[in-house]
Amino acid sequence: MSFRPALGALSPDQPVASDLAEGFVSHVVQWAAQVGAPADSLAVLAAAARQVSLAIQNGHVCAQVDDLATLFPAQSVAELSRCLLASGMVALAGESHVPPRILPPILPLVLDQGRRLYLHRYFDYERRLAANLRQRAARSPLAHNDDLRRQLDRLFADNARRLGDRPDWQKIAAALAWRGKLTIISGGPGTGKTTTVVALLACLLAENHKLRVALAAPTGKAAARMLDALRKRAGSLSPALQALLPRESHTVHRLLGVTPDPGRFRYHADNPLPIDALIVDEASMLDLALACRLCEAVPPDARLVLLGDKDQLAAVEAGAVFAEISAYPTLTATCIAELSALTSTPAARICLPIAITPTATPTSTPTPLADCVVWFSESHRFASSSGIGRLAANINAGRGGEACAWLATSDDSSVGWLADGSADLAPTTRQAMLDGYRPYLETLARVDLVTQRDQVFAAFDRFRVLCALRETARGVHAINRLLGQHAQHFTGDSAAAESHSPWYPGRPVMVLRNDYVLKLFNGDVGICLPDEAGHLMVWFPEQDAGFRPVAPIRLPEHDSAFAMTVHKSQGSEFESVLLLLPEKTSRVLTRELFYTGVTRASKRVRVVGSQEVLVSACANRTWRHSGLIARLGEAAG
Ligand SMILES: Nc1ncnc2c1ncn2[C@@H]1O[C@H](COP(=O)(O)OP(=O)(O)OP(=O)(O)O)[C@@H](O)[C@H]1O
Repeated sequence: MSFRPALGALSPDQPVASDLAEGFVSHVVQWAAQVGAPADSLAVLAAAARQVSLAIQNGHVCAQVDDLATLFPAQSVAELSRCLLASGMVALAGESHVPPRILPPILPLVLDQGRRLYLHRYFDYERRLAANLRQRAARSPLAHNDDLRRQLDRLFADNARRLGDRPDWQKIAAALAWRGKLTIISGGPGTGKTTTVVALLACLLAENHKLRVALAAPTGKAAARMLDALRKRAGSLSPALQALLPRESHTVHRLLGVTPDPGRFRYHADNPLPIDALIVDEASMLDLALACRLCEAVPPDARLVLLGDKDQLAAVEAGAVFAEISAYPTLTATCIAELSALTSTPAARICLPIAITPTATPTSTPTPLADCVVWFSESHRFASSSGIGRLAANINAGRGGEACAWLATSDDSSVGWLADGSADLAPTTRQAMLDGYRPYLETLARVDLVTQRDQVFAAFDRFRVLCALRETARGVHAINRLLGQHAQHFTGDSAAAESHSPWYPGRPVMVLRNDYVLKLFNGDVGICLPDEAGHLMVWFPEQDAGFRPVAPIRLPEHDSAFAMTVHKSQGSEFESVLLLLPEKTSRVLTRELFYTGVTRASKRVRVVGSQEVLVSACANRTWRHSGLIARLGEAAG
């Protein structure tokens, strides 16, 4: 994937620590000097080490030697590469005589043939992930089966009636995932990914009642949503099949089994998960390291299905694995013929996956993951002509001007725009936020907070303020302060206000650090409510209904959650969203962030920002330095 250094995909939740980079630079340079590196290589080495370290903190997997050239205009890129190798701190990877599965000597940095410069650890993750994916993709596909064809016809009969002659990509994806061991399904919100997985599981479980299926997602919220959606979509299956579906879902960390040893999981390549199939939702949130560990922990013969939205924000940590591996859907002629037989679809209608999405960019380097990737583009939640669908499509296509013109003139009530670009919030923006939470605050005043917690949570989940930034008057902290004061005022909790206690009934909080003892994870949201004895506790929803209390004093690092960053909102969905963009353009504000924020709303989204900021967000694409596609090519060699 190509890259512009200026467009790092910073998360506002992750501070940039240049101290880390400087520490690394000094360590590497000292080491190089000790082993007798030529003096003239040290300055280049220092610059390269700094660049790689900062790149990783900005979400890139590697840096590009070409970008060093601006610092050393007198030297060519080839000279700079030679200089780095001469320092003794940089290993060269991928020379034609080096088999790609052999790691170069353990040195702090690795340089590949594409002049990408890596920290050794990240090169290793990339290499291992690529080899794992490629091996899965190459597993012998299952042969055509008449029972399966009949079952797919039954499961997708409604689609057949609706679509007529058009191909049914849900059915094709289910057949593809049945046939192979690795399937990557990318689609926007409500495009039927979970429905397709239910059909796939129905086919697999009908064949083998004992199939061990696991469900996972990067966050607790996403995992819970996935299980809930799966149960709802399974309503059309026979009770016997419904009973065989998984009853729980896990965060990826919990699935892999956290150990007291940081960074080590219980399940890995040498102790794989005891499963036959794994479905991962919201896979775009997987960073390179976690994706590598997850894939390695899945037994080689198990089925792996990754669901996500390639247009959403990438992971907070380094890598954009899902966007990269799903970027180029290609089907071979053999696969098309088999899918045609399995789905009763004429082959000619299956053969142009690029046509599924008009924004697809043909590539000169197609992914080696042919026959593994499918895109869904038709949303069943909102039509492409509807407010949110149209806004999302304009953002994705980078048509900021059109998005604004349409927002300004549309009378579609599912989208709205407050053209407020002031550094402080305009009164209309404040009022829109207060109005958004009014039903929640009224619910707090109306229901019994001890016996009707479910109603409190349901009311809270209907509306959310999403911010691009944490700081500034339009950031999460300031908005949470404002809404917290309003909530205390509204519910008449003057006692808490006077005692300066941060705890009051109805205060929503988001956990910001994993606590494996308390089983609370970064991103979990709870609400402060009294228990039977009248003590304020923070209640967290449990997967199988019910709520778990945690004493406020025991909570790991947390923050109020009336407003959250778009990054933290990934994997969640709310009926109504107010998306607060910063007053001026920022490198955090990317097309992916804008799209992710808008598509968290299922019914209504209101965007707050100036026209200049909206247009610039649409134009600002996230590019991340990575060599995953190159590694996949090598792994195939
Ligand atoms: N082929 C279809 N025809 C009509 N409705 C459908 C179809 N497929 C899915 N739906 C409906 O569309 C909604 C979204 O489906 P689903 O949850 O499967 O999508 P998703 O892509 O998993 O969504 P999310 O982005 O929330 O994860 C559901 O109400 C589902 O019943």
